[in-house]
Amino acid sequence: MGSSGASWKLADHPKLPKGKVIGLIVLDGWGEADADQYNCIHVAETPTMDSLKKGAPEKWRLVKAHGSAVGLPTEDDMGNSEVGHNALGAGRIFAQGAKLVDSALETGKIYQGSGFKYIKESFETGTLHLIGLLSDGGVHSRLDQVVLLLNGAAKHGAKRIRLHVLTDGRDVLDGSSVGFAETLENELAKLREIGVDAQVASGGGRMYVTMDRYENDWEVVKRGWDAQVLGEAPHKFRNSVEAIKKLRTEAKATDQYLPPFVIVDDSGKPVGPIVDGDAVVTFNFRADRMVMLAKALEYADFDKFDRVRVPKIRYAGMLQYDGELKLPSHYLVDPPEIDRTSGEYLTYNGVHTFACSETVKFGHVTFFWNGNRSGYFNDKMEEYVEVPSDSGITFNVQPKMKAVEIAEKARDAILSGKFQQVRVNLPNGDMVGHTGDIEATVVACKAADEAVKIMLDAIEQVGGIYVVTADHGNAEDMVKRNKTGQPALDKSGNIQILTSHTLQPVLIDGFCFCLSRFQLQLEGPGLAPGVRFRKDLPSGGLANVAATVINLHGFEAPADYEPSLIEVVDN
Ligand SMILES: O=C(O)[C@@H](CO)OP(=O)(O)O
Ligand SMILES: [Mn+2]
Ligand SMILES: [Mn+2]
Repeated sequence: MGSSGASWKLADHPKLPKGKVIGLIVLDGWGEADADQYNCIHVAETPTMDSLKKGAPEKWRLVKAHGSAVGLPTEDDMGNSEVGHNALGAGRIFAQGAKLVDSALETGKIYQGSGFKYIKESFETGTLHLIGLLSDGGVHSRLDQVVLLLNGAAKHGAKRIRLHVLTDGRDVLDGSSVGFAETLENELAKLREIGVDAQVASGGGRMYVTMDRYENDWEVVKRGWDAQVLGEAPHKFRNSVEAIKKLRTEAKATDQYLPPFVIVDDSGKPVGPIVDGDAVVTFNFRADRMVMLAKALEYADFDKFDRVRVPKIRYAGMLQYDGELKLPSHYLVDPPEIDRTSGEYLTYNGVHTFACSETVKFGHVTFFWNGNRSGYFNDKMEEYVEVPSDSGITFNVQPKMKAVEIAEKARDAILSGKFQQVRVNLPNGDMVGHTGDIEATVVACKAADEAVKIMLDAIEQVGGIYVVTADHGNAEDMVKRNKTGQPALDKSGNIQILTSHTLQPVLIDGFCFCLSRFQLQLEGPGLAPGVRFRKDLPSGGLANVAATVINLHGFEAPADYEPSLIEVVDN
């Protein structure tokens, strides 16, 4: 019995052998869409991936990666790395942060929980600060939730509220931050009318201010700290709409990279630095890009940058972001309890695992894969390798990123004979796709394809099996489209570049489904004869992959996992 009381021993698969090396490749942001000039995967030379497609339908198929298939509130929600890798690793669909926060706000439970009670202690004499992504993208946060929380906090006694906003342009169109700021300022004005002193206090673009991840560049978090906590930034404005509009033109900055700003009063004094006695909530529900700020806000011992002043605050996350570190210790909504992931089962059943990506996606194949848990399950059986990412650049400048380095580390792990699972995330399609630079994204896709080849060659050499999949779409569609699938033009007749993940509409059986189309490919000399994708599971999703992989390791999957996508037919 394991720590959770579960029995960790998996039954032998009746037909599939153990001990094969499985190369498990997640192409980040690599969806399947119709071919045109905005489909960078189609435009790029991708001979390796093209050759895999020839295995359809027995060895290549599409799986869903968005909406309810990955635990998101609606079928209009695009997939993302967190929910995608959670589903891939955990083999079950968990209601994700977005959905849990929706329901806590709807039922009012959020205000009864210990997290809210904790911050409420500061409402009488202190200020409530809300920090997070100003967006309706639904990947890290949602503006409608922020508005509900703002009003709910005011109703429950918050008298002075300050917002520290991070502009998006990555999950939503670039430039949309102005509209979100207008909506927010209207809400704050309404609160002021009823006597609540509510204002935006600071801001900046998410990729330049605060929302770094996996400790790639602490300067990003420091810029945010200076504006949010110290009230210091190079740009000063009277309100957020003016700030964003001005900075977008003057600094030629995009929403993602807006420089930090603070809002000041008539006398030029910042309206909302964070001081002793205040309460702080980071309102993003998604973990990866809030963990670093959470550490800066919560840890007494902290040496990543000079915080200058460390206010004594009551801090809560929207969720607890790291279950292993218990960070932050206070939170408003319980996170999904993602337990008994495939990685943990495999260690109990003798499967040695190697996982690798570069810094910007390293936590995806480890932390997200293992159910938002940092560290190893068993350090004698697992090795996680992080290839350092470039920092301080937008990835269209280096679209090849570290794909080759990741693939070479994986190749060496495959050839070493030490591991039965070698798992990577290749970030190119996603990270370069988010820049909106079509030419660079084409180069990125080619680089990812070359990296896949390096791994597949190694798998061939050891007689192993490969499983190639993705976590959501991005690079396959780089333009906003109208309902008929044509590029949607803006008021000046220009196309609108899509920097976000995607959601492809297709028609099935006369019903209109919104479906992110994904490929899943398995092959390799070690694949037992007769293994093929089942035909009776046409609507499989990412959560079906874990059971599939467990089967390929020679075991039956746990009974409550989403069913395996494969069957073994007698030849
Ligand atoms: O960069 C990120 O934080 C998200 C988009 O908001 O992308 P991904 O889910 O692929 O990590
Ligand atoms: Mn991703
Ligand atoms: Mn992405």
